[in-house]
Amino acid sequence: MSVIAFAKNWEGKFKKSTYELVSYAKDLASRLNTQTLVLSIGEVDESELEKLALYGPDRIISVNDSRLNTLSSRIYAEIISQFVLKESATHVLLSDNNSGKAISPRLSVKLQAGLAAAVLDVPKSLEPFVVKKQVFSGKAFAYVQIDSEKKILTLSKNSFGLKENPSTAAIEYFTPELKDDLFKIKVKSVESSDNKIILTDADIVVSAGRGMKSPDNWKPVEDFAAALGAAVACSRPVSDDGWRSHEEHVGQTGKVIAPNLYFAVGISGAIQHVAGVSRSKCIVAINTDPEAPIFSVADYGVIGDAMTILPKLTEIVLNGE
Ligand SMILES: Cc1cc2nc3c(=O)[nH]c(=O)nc-3n(C[C@H](O)[C@H](O)[C@H](O)COP(=O)(O)OP(=O)(O)OC[C@H]3O[C@@H](n4cnc5c(N)ncnc54)[C@H](O)[C@@H]3O)c2cc1C
Repeated sequence: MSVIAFAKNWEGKFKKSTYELVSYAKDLASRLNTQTLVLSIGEVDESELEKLALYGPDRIISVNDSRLNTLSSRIYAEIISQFVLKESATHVLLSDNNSGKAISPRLSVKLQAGLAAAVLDVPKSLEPFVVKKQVFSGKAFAYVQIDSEKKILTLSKNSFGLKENPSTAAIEYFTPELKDDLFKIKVKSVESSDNKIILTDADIVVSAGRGMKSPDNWKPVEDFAAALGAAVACSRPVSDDGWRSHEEHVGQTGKVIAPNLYFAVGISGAIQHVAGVSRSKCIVAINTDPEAPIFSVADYGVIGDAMTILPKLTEIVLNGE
C-alpha cells in the first residue's frame, strides 16, 4: 500500500496546487499509515523537485524525459499506471485541473480503479473509503464510496491548503517502458494566440460584469489585471451580449474557477455566478450597491464606482501608493 501524487509541472515549474496535492497526499498516507510518493513527469530541474520535499513526501520520483514535456493524457496515464503497479500503490492523487481531468479517466480504466473527481476534503472514513466531492457546479456535495482496491482522487484547488512538513526525500528516477507507437502524435510547436494567463490556472482573477455598462469600459479592468498578473473573467450577460469572449465567462454555465484571489467588479452575485467562483480563497467585491448579494459571499467589499476605484487600485499596485 502507498499513496502516489502526480506532480504536474508547468514548463518545469510547480505551482501551489501541486504543493497542495502533496500536502493532501501526505495527510492521507499518514491516516493510512503508509508512504507518500510523488511522481513528476517531464524535464524538471532537481532544485525544483527538491521543493516538493517541504510538504512531506517519503520519495520523489522523476521521469526525466524531454519527449514528455508536453502533456499527452494517453502517455501520462500509461506512465502513472506502470508506476502504480510497480509500487503496488493503492491511492493515486491528481489535481482537479485540465491535466488531472484528462488523465484520471484513462487511469481509472487502466487500473480498474474507482475514481472520485473534484474531492473537497480528507476522507470522511477510510473503511469504507468515503470522500466528499462537489456536484452540480459546487451547488451541492456528494459523499462517494470507492470499493475498488485501487482508488483515484482528483483534488479541487484550495480545498485542503498547504501544510508544510519538511522531509529529506531524495530524488529518484523512473524509466517507464514506452513503445514507439505511443509517440505517433507529436506536438511540433506551440504557438500561443496571445500572452493571456489561463483562467482556470490563474492565482488571481479580475472579473467584471454588467456594472461596467459598456464593452468600451474594460480598459480599467484589463489594466488592473495586468498590474496584478491576473487573468480577466466576466459574468454571463457580458459574454452573451458579446462584450467579452465566452472564454472568460465564469459561473454555473461557464468556467468553474478557484483562484486564491477573485475580484468581482460590477457583478451582482447571482447564485449562478457564485456557483463558479465560490471556492476562491478570497473574494473582493467592488459594487455601487451596498445591498448587492455579492457582498454576502465576499471576504472584502468596496462600495463605490468601479470606474473610479479600479484606476486607483492599479496605481497602488504599480506604485505602491
Ligand atoms: C440557467 C442559468 C445559468 C446562468 N449561468 C450563469 C453563469 O454561468 N455565470 C453568470 O455570471 N451568470 C449566469 N446566469 C445569469 C445570472 O443569473 C445573472 O443574471 C448574472 O450573473 C448577472 O450578471 P451581472 O452581475 O454582470 O449583472 P447584474 O446582475 O446586472 O449586476 C450588475 C451589478 O453591477 C453593479 N454596478 C452598477 N454600476 C456599477 C459601477 N459603476 N461600479 C460598480 N458596480 C456597479 C450593480 O449594483 C449590480 O450589482 C445564469 C442564469 C441562468 C438562468
